[in-house]
Amino acid sequence: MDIFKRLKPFFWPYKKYLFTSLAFLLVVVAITVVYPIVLQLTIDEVVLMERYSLIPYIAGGFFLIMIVKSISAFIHQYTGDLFGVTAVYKIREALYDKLQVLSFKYYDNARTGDLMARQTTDVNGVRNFISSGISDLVEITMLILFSLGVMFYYSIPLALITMASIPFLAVVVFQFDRRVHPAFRGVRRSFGRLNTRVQENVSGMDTVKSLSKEDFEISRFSDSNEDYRQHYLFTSRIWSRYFPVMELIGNICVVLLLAFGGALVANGDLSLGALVAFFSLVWYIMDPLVDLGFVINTYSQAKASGERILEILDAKEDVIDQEDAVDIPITGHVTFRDVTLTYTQNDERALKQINFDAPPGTIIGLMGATGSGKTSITQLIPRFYEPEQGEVLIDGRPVIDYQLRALRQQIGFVLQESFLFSTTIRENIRYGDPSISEEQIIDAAKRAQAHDFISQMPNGYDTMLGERGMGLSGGQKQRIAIARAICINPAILVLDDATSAVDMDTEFKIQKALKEVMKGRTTFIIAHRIASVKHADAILVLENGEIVERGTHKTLVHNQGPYERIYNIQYQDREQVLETST
Ligand SMILES: Nc1ncnc2c1ncn2[C@@H]1O[C@H](COP(=O)(O)OP(=O)(O)OP(=O)(O)O)[C@@H](O)[C@H]1O
Repeated sequence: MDIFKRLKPFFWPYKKYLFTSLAFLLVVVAITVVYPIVLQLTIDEVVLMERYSLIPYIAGGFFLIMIVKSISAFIHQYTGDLFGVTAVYKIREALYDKLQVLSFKYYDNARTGDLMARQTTDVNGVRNFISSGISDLVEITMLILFSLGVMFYYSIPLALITMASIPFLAVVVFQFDRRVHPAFRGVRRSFGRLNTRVQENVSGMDTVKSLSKEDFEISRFSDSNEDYRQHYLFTSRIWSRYFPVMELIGNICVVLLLAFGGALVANGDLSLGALVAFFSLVWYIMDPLVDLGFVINTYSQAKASGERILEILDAKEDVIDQEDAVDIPITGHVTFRDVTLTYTQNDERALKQINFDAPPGTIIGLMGATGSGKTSITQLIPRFYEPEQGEVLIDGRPVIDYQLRALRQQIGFVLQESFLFSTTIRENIRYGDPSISEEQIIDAAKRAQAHDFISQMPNGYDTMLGERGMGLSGGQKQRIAIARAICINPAILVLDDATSAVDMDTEFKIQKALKEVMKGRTTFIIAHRIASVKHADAILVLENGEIVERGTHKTLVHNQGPYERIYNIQYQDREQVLETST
């Protein structure tokens, strides 16, 4: 129950629904047990005594009781569901909130499909148990106790025979639980993997298709699907092995009752009505005990799901606000002092002894081979990751002194593949600050060189985009991302390979847009092309996480270092092309 104790804060505030549900359940159970008593009275006092005139009264009374039972069952069911649904609403919300604050480090190792399975199927698993499992458990206990009470009232020996079978059933049920719980954990994990497969396939569909890997993907999915099927079949096999044993024990008990109870009736020690009532009552004990298997099943699923939910809720938040963190505007003065960064313990350092100073409004170009650490530098500024050693300062204060939200709201990112949400272009542009006016949105789009193509679309700013900004070209997506960055009016701007995926003409347009955007902001331009960083105030050239060269284009181009080498490889012809187009 430890898992449910941990989840208690989510459902306990709604205990009034649970208690209302249980109170009405009590009425339902009490009336259920009254049924065999009515049967006994009808046989013994009416049929055997031939007092048939009482039948309409008994029937009328029975009808009224059943109406009360139906109403109680309705209230019990409804409030039980209300309890479960409200509780999981809170759990789902807490999970989502947590996913928003977990660091990049967490997401580096997380799989989207699996996270989605936890947020949906696992949350439902918990709901099943707290909606109906708890009351089923109470119902089972009450039915058994009430029924045993009535049984003992009718005949102590027969009641003892019934009780004798309970330990056998209990052992089977216990064994069942021990096996079924790990099996359900396996089912949940397998479902998470299946989800991941589907999600990755849909997200990476262009890669799949361009490499003609459809068959490979189908076979990979089949493997995961088969794995899920096998896991489920395994739990079914457990079920099918234990369920008949439980039934058998119940039936043996009935046979014994028939033999022994029949003898008692024949000897006149028990009324016929009481024996008939016994046959109903015995199933009020056996059925709930077998149902206990179902409840344990729901409980096991919920426990496995609860574990997976708690794994997220308990995940460490690596990057959080300090207690006295400040929320102040920044001018964009960025300083790195002896910064080193290691992503995972056993990895080589991604950054080594990085030192630089970028006064407000300057443009810093970051060059270097892939994997040399350019992106890593920019990810330390908004605290996406924390340095292992050294300090990152903004306006002379360590970045950890700032409130994360305040800090990140003042840093704009335009990435190589900026993510666009499946909503309108307008919503995408104002995503960072929904309060901005229509004029500001259009102004941002104009400055990002996006207004013209947006206006030419039939629905203009109301055009709906597909999940990944489908229906737009790479350059168009990029310009919307730039407009989005402009809207938050950041003091620091990071352009990470922002123009690498577009043709020369679009690159020219984007460069023009960016020039406009960079004014008055400290800008970090990560680029492989010298054209993109040529006008920077300082260019840092990285190799294996170290700055190996720094200076302006003018100085570096004759420095006989890596920059000059890159220049020689790519720039001489290009410069002429670009110059003729400006
Ligand atoms: N999230 C991460 N987890 C582990 N290692 C990482 C992570 N991000 C980057 N690295 C590693 O850190 C090193 C620097 O990567 P980084 O992305 O900063 O390089 P880059 O110069 O920006 O490369 P590119 O030009 O290809 O974008 C690489 O060796 C990379 O494998």
